[in-house]
Amino acid sequence: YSVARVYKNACEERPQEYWDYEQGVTIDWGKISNYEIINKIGRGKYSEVFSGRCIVNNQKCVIKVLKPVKMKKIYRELKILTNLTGGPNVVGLYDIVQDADSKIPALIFEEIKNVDFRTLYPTFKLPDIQFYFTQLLIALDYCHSMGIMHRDVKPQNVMIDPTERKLRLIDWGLAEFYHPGIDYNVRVASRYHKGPELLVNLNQYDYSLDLWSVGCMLAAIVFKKEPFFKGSSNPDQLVKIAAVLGTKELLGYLGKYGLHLPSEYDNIMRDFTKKAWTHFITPETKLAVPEVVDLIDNLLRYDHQERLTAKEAMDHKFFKAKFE
Ligand SMILES: CN1CCn2c1nc1c(Br)c(Br)c(Br)c(Br)c12
Ligand code: NA
Repeated sequence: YSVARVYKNACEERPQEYWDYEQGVTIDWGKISNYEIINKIGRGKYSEVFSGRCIVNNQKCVIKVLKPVKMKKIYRELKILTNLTGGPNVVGLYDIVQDADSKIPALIFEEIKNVDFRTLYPTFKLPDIQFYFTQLLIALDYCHSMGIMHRDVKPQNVMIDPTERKLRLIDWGLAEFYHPGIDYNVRVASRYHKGPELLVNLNQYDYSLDLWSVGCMLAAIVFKKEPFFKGSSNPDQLVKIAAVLGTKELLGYLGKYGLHLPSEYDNIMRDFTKKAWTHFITPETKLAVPEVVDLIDNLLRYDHQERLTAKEAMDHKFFKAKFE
């Protein structure tokens, strides 16, 4: 049994229609004819993404055409986006339109001139990491304060325009409202960024899941190992985590919550000793200063209740330090 340390009543404190998407959402649909597609920029399990233009104001935009999934999931994303749009570093939702015949919704977003993380992150110096991770934590503290967990934090969902030094958290398709005591689906997030709670079927997780993912992103940059935990499957993902955080420590975490290692680990989990973070410091890892390593150590914790919250992480000494 587990309850969030912060913002546990964020939804209960708001009117039911704020979080109850099951009743459907009232959408004032825009006109799809106001938008034209320029070209495809991405595709995922649940959507296809295009760069577009609003012909009314000649503004560039991003058009996310949802694939026909359960209306309940579409309502959830729409409700969350309308609740959060306008919030700090949350991708701006301009319009919601419906394809005339297919009736499939398309979401119209602000365009961010994103530079792919595989190109951008290797250029980061410590001040850039301080700046962009502060912006990411601001977005997460905001959505958590609004009773929403993102559940898919990863570099592909953090748009960064380095020219304008603009960061936006995108793709709220897996996001969910947090209610204490609810058993959530553990099949969320993307493998390399899945928290241990998802891999051991601890269903009563909370906002702290997102901070594990932030820790994975930060460790990958600081220790120059992208992704930091690279599992070949979900079970192997936990093995890769245990190889760093230790097997004995994993069993202690499971014991605290009355859980056992699921049977799929019997033949693959080995007895790993916990590694010191210095194990990952080499002459190449110039960014691995003590302050950022301490921040990583306080994010990459098995026990979600031990992890720093987004607010606590923002106040960590790493962000106060002066680096040239
Ligand atoms: C695959 N790529 C590259 C850029 N970019 C991609 N997907 C995006 C989504 Br969804 C949104 Br919403 C925004 Br805004 C941008 Br920009 C996006
Ligand atoms: Na999105």
